[in-house]
Amino acid sequence: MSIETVRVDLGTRSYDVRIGQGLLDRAGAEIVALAGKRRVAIVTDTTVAAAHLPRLIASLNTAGLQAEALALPAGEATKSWDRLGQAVEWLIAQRIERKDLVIALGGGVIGDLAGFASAILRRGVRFVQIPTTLLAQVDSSVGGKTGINSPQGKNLIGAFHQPSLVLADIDVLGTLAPRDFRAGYGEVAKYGLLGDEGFFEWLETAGPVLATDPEALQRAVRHSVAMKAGIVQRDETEQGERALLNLGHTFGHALESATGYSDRLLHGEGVAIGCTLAFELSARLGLCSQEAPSRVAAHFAAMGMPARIADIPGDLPGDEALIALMGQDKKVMDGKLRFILARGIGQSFVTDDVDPAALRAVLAASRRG
Ligand SMILES: NC(=O)c1ccc[n+]([C@@H]2O[C@H](COP(=O)([O-])OP(=O)(O)OC[C@H]3O[C@@H](n4cnc5c(N)ncnc54)[C@H](O)[C@@H]3O)[C@@H](O)[C@H]2O)c1
Ligand SMILES: O=C(O)C(=O)C[C@@H](O)[C@H](O)[C@H](O)COP(=O)(O)O
Ligand SMILES: [Zn+2]
Repeated sequence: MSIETVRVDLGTRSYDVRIGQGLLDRAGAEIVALAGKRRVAIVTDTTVAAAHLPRLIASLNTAGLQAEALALPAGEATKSWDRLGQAVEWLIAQRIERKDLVIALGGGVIGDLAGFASAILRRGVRFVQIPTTLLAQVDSSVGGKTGINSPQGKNLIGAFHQPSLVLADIDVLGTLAPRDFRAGYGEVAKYGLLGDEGFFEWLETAGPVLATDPEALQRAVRHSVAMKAGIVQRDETEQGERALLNLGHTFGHALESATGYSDRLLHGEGVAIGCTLAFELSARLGLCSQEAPSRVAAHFAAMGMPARIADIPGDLPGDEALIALMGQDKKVMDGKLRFILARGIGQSFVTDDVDPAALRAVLAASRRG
């Protein structure tokens, strides 16, 4: 299979997303044109470093680039002020200058944190995303949302800062834990649910074989990236259409905060539960048929993913506390919650016209399982 390129066309901030096999070993050759003879600093996590960092450094060295690396602890808790401070101070200690290059090698946690560090270091240095999870390849490495979490809510501290290049090597997904692969799948399915019923239909068959079929996997990554690139090109800073990429996230982010950004609930799992809730709310409000949420929940269950609040292990705060957490969502306007709802699979839209009683009813039903 050949390497494919999706261009994200944003004027002076345009960049390529390169997708295919063997890209990690080609990284030096892909990056050298951007880097020139400038310095390269890699931010990664300890799990990814053990599996893939030596090959990246070897590839950079072969292209004549010297690289230093910082490996942070793996996991969502790393998207914190403390780890951001550690990364920025390390980059300063490395004397990374404005024209140098930061490489984010890892999943969405590392991409979001290293991207934010790059946005604020010397008021902005360039960075390259080398996403190593399915979630990061289909979603977080593209579009320039960077940031960290606050105890009050997900991604509440951050900046838009577009990468200069994205290298998505689908081979590196082979070392992912099955649960992390499945969590990333939550974002893949989201694309079909928000805007492409044909893609969702294809996933209903192809989803279960993605992890073992490189051709299907590359197609899923390419299609997801192309959908995201299109939306980001039309609405880079989420003034309108980009909010559709938030399908399921008003619920999912509140559940992630409620579970302490821990491995009780991974981001992509929260998205799967949140997408199911968004369709259940849509059906309850009479916007779509009851078949739609049933089909969404059945697909996530077939993928071995959680689809209900009841699937989250351990205790959760009550509905009023969850709704209060949703009140910190960045889509809130004039104090009013806004949701991405749907008129059917692939037909999503943004609304603040949601009956609170309907919201409480779907939360209660999802808790019952
Ligand atoms: N910026 C955006 O647009 C955007 C979009 C979606 C999600 N996100 C963010 O992304 C984060 C979730 O990202 P994630 O699911 O990639 O989580 P993650 O970065 O924590 O990675 C999941 C786990 O997989 C491990 N891992 C990564 N690559 C591996 C590999 N190739 N082999 C073996 N292990 C590997 C990591 O060490 C980690 O333990 C959340 O914080 C979410 O908010 C951001
Ligand atoms: O790129 C976007 O826009 C998204 O909403 C993609 C989401 O999958 C991602 O989780 C994003 O970080 C959520 O954005 P937020 O603005 O709600 O924090
Ligand atoms: Zn997401």
